[in-house]
Amino acid sequence: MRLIIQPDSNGVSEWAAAYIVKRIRERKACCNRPFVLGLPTGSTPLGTYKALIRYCQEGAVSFADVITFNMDEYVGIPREHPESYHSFMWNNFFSHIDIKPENVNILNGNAPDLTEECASYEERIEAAGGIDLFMGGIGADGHLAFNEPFSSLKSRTRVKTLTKDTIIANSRFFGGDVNLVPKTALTVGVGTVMSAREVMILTMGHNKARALAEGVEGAYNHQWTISALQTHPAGIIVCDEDATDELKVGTYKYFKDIESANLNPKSLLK
Ligand SMILES: N[C@@H]1[C@@H](O)[C@H](O)[C@@H](COP(=O)(O)O)O[C@@H]1O
Repeated sequence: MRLIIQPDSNGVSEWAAAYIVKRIRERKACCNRPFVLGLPTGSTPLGTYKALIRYCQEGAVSFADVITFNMDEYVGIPREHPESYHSFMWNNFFSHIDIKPENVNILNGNAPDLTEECASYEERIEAAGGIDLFMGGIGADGHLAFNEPFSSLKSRTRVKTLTKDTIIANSRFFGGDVNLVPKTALTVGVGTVMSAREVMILTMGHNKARALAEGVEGAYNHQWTISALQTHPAGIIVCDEDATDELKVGTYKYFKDIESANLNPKSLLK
């Protein structure tokens, strides 16, 4: 696993965006095959989306040959609801780039048969050739997508009941009213994310420090689903200084040293 420690949240966003641009450009230069990108919602990726929009509008990257799969979606709120993950993705990203709408895949939390919707999502990922790069965030309890603690590390896309902690955390998007937050969601599984050829997790802020330490230094364990990244052959975490607060000094120094030549986002796009 790589751990890229950036000075602040802006550094995280710029590094992650540059990494995605690099990968999309490499694919375009090498082969006539779409790049398949897994994407999250949440406050963490917002800066990355802004930076990607900037790259696209400057003509530095095109999403015309990119297929996306989002991680998750609430069950039972209308697609047009301002807090649905459909709305989030179109408002914050897709409407501002040159992606083809037919290449955007987001789980349908209003499907008549949710189990069938989840199974067909896995099939659609496979039909697209699998995910090249899955970007994600984590919750304070280390959850990846909506894979709450004690989710199977081999889980696939399914319906998941949200924990009280997640409902409280996400109530900030619903006017602070926990009763308005959906109680269930559709989510890709930990195994779905780990099947991607590369996984890049972003995390920032002191409130994610314990999750980061458990994910990097803790045991491979279903309590902290982020720890599944330890067994991925190409896993990267990009974090800010605040998120490193619970890491051992030696761990912090190790990653600062080994990644010292790779920390500048510009170095990725040379
Ligand atoms: N399902 C999402 C996760 O994908 C996200 O990582 C997490 C953290 O959100 P934030 O980035 O706002 O802290 O929130 C939700 O639970």
